[in-house]
Amino acid sequence: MAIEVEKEELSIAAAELSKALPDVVVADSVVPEAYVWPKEELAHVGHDEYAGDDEIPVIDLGGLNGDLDETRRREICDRIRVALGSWGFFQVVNHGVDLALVERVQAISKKFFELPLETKELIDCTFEEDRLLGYGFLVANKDRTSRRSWSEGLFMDSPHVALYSSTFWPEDHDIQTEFSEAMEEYIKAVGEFAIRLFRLILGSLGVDYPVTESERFLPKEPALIRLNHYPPCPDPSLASGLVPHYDGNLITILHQGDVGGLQVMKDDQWHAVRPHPGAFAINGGNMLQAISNNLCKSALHRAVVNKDEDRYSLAYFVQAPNSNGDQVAPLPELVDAEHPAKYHPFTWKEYIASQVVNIASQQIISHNALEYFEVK
Ligand SMILES: O=C(O)CCC(=O)C(=O)O
Ligand SMILES: [Fe+2]
Repeated sequence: MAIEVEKEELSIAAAELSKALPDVVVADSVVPEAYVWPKEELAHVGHDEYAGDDEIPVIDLGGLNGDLDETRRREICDRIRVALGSWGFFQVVNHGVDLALVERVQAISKKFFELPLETKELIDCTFEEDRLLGYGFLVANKDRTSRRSWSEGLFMDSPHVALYSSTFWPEDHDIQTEFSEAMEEYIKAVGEFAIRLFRLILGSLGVDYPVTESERFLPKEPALIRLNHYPPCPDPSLASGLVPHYDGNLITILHQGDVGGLQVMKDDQWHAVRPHPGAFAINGGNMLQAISNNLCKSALHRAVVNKDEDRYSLAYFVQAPNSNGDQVAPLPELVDAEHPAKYHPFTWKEYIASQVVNIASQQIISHNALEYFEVK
């Protein structure tokens, strides 16, 4: 299926993604009109209103790097299968990524967001090839007004780290190095963790490929990361940190620090994800839903803001799987007469094109671009 995107549509989409935060920064005790969302769209659940008895599972991966015995591995895979099938989300602790490194990245991310707006805007958010890169804000909603998100973010991948650090801190070589080294190390460490995690997810689906085979599935292009900052908001019930959305990619590995704000839709209700020290929140994106033939759910999620504290999160997006040459399709092991393929094979490029059409027509909220590729 080919979806063509006009150049003009791309540039509209990119324009919609910039120029928002000045109002947030100057806001004192009021939420400016552009950030006020209708109550019925927000279904307010406070950033720390955790359900207690019905929360996304926290899975301990301790031992995963060493000699994890087969019984324990099976237990972990079983929990992952249930979590991805029902929530589309789980948290992991003892994941093996050095927590001191996570702290370093959080600290340098904070330093970046403290820079003056005009410095951050030196690298404005734009499409490069088929990915968004740079500093900006997501402006999107379904009825074509220009309501904005109460957040700012920096999209980046490994090939751009050096350029970004020298642009943001042209005079200060120490901070340049601090930024570049922390980002490169983080991208590498989380990338290695992503491979281990992906093998567990495949195992949870009963698809156990040898190591080299399962790595074959992982994307060829570099992972994308997004640093997010949500400033305190005078009235969180009126604003939206990040609009409800589905992640398009394969798996997202999110560090949400110790201030809550991530919320996940399950059974038509928003559930606040409780921060656990050192944990990553993992969610399957649309590509995982497609290759798992809907066994893993790509869940609608959002970020809410709070009145008192700045919140910083780090999202690491494992991009498209390379499941069948360049095509994404349900894994053959998961398709039979009783379980027919739910998706036509498609390429990542086609998927991105369909998503861009959504962004250009401001249809992000609650709309899943994967629908274009469903077998009807
Ligand atoms: O900051 C968060 O908690 C959510 C971030 C997120 O969903 C994203 O960047 O796609
Ligand atoms: Fe997301």
